[in-house]
Amino acid sequence: MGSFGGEDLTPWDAQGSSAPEEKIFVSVRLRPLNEREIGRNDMSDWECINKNTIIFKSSLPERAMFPTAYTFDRVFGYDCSTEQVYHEGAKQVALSVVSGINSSIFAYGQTSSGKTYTMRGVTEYSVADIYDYIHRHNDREFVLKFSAMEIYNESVRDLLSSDSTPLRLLDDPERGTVIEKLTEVSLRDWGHLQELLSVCEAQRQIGETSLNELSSRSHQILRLTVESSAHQFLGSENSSTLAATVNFIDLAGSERASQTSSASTRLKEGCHINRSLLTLGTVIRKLSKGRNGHIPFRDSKLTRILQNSLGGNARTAIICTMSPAHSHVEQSRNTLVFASCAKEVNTNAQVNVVMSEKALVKALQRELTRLGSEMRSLGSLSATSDSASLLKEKELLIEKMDKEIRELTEQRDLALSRVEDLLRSTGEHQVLRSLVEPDHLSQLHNKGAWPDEYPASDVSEVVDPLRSDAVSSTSHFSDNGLNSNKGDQQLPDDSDDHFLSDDTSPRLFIDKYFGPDPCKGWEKIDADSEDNCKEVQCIEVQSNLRNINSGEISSPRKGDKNLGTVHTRRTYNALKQKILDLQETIDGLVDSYPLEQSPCSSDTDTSGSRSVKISRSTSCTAILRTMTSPPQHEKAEQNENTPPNGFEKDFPGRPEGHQLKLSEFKPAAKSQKPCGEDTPISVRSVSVDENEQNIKMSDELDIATLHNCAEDLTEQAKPKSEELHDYDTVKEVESETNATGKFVKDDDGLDTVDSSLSSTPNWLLEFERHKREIIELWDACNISLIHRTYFFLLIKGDPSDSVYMEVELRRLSFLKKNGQILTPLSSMRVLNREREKLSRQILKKFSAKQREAIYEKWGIRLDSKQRRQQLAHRLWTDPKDMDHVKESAALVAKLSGFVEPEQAPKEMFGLSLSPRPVNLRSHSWKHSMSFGM
Ligand SMILES: Nc1ncnc2c1ncn2[C@@H]1O[C@H](COP(=O)(O)OP(=O)(O)OP(=O)(O)O)[C@@H](O)[C@H]1O
Repeated sequence: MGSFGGEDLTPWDAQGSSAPEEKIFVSVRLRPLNEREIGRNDMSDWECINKNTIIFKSSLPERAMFPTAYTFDRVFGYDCSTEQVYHEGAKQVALSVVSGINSSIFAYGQTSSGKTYTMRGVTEYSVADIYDYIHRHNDREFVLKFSAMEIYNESVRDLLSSDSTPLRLLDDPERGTVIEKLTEVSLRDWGHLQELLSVCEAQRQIGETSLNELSSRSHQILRLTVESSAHQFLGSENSSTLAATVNFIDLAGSERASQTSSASTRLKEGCHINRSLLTLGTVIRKLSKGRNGHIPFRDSKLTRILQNSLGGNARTAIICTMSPAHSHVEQSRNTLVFASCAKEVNTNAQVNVVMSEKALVKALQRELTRLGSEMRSLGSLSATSDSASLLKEKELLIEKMDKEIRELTEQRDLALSRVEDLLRSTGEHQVLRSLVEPDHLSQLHNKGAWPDEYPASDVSEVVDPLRSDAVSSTSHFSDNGLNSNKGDQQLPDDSDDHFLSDDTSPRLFIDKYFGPDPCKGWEKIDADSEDNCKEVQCIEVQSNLRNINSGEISSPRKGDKNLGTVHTRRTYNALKQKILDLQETIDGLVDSYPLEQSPCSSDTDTSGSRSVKISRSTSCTAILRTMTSPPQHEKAEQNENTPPNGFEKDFPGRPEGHQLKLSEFKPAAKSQKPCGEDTPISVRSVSVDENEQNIKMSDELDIATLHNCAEDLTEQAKPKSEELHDYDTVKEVESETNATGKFVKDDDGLDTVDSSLSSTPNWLLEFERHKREIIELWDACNISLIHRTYFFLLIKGDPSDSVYMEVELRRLSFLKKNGQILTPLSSMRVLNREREKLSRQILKKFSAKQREAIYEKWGIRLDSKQRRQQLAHRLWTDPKDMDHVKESAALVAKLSGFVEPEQAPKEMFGLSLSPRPVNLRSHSWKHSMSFGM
């Protein structure tokens, strides 16, 4: 015996649960000739020769083509009682219901063949046996429910209800087709069933035909549901219920209108009956040939309702009734054909076990718990595995890249060291001189890539300082007329200075001499939000012409080129190229460093966030700068007492032994270290402690340094006349004046700043004009908003500000040609990133009320979305509207944390540079901050 939910099952259960595929049990019942048939001397053509075979007895020649014998599971002759038919043809199927197996018993046959007669008996015997079973199984609790319906003219009616309203058929995913609102009555006992059967009989559509005075005009389905549970398990977790339904189906009889003399209502009924029986026949025929293809269950209400029974999950018995009369031979033969098909239909009945709600809840809870823990274990396994492998992968990559960077850095340092040695051993002036290639400058002029207003001597202010000194020197000699033969200055074809070659783009030119896009850091720093160490590419303006020219550098003469120089230059170039390559590789590696936070990283900073400790290695440009003047700075910083070496002789303005420090760029040191002597104006990269300022500056123009140097330049210009001793000096001062002071109109219409404007009566007008031009160039070149802001707030109309503007305008003017912007310094994408950063600051810097006021001020609807982004994207967008510019600058300053002007430069740029005690700064800042707050 099987067991379901802890219950022992009856032999029915065992049979049901493991029932192999079986077929519909098909039997044929032959009724005796009725009085009418006997009255017209109708002959009996059919005879059951044994329990399974029925034969056609007629010997008429026209019937010879038809089979004469039909075999079924059981055939019942006219002398067989209904009880026998039930016991041998229906009982087993009917009683499957007590074992939880759905079952159906059909009566199929032509009209007046005895279907109702048979099914009434079969139903009663079945229920009687079910009750008998129940009585014999008092260890179980049974519940019987009864319902009844008829399908009349394709309408479903409830036979237990006086309401004849057709019932709707619904499709239930689990139960299949269900009849909505069908009355279901719990049977009390056998007597109760008898009563209900009588009700159904009374309710059913009956009509008189010529063949049957009480012809059933509908298909009747009586449905008995049996549920049973073992007493001992009731209320326990192991409790389960077997539930199944048995259908007793008395089909309407197929009929011929001619035979039944149907007309009107009967005819219509007959049509519906025949049509639905035809569908049933089609379903059976198709099922008998297998379950492939479409089975038209839904073509009639009958087959739709019986789909579950016919579809295979129920045991089914079909009792085909037939009249033996010769006059009905066609219908009888059709019935036998139907029966023959039906016996080929396979079914695969299954036991329906219904768990109690309590047991079901318990079981579901257990299943839920099991699945939950399974998911957790799977999830954690997966997550752990993924994280671990990802972490390991990244660590390996970092390790590998660290190693490569170390190796490359060592190689680079070695190369640098060799270059330094080389410089010292050969005499810097020779090296520097060897680097001078006047033709390149000429080419630059010819290409228009180099503004004409900048003479060769001015180039030193903008080009690589390594080269600038030499260029200045050469320019000086050229101006001096001592070096007119450029060809003599040309080095052999191993020159690496191809920056003026035809494929030199403005962008490359800018990158080469101004450093990479100063706004690049914004993008990078945003991505590397925790990587606060940034080396910034920047502009370095070297204004030491006078010092170099008046120093120890010997004037190049025609024929100075010798083998030693060439060799030195080649060596130098090779080393320099190597350094450049190494640096490029290192930068590439650093750029590709996996900076994403690793979940298991132990490299955590004090704030708890992971900080990948990667500093961009010193840029190539910076390194190469270091190879000339900066090394002295570095060495000086290392040891102030280091005796001066020959290199320092090139900078006579510096007291012997004095070591220049970064701090010496401070305004306080300006009198000691005028920019014109040895102070590079640099654009530095900066990072700001995000915890304090929230905004990081990077790759920004170091305005503080620029500021200091500009001041130095201004002061430096004063004693110029006193220093004019000879022709060289005069030329030098002239060129320097051009470089630092005058802005003249160039061929391309570029405005250049004339520092003398500060002395003109209309200098303020000029100042404003240049300021506007700068602002427009900022816009055109996508200059960082913070740079614009700081610069804008820095220059407030003080005459000395013209120097800052000169430098800025000169920088920006290089991007302009024939009035057109050749290339922006930064991309819109980077600028938008900056705007996004600023938009985030809006939330931090302002209260809700303040924000509303700002939005209104900037014309942003308070009910619109992404107001902060809208605001950030309106800043600095109208360079022609000075009010807009002022408001933008004020707001960006606030968002950027420039609130305290005394701290602003330091905090902004992360340098130990104090801003000069600017007169503009205090009042201007305060003024700027009052932007309607
Ligand atoms: N085996 C039988 N023995 C004696 N009488 C029978 C037998 N079968 C049917 N009859 C009688 O034949 C008549 C018709 O039977 P029944 O109404 O059951 O036919 P039916 O197939 O249901 O017809 P319809 O399809 O028109 O409803 C009834 O009077 C019934 O008593």
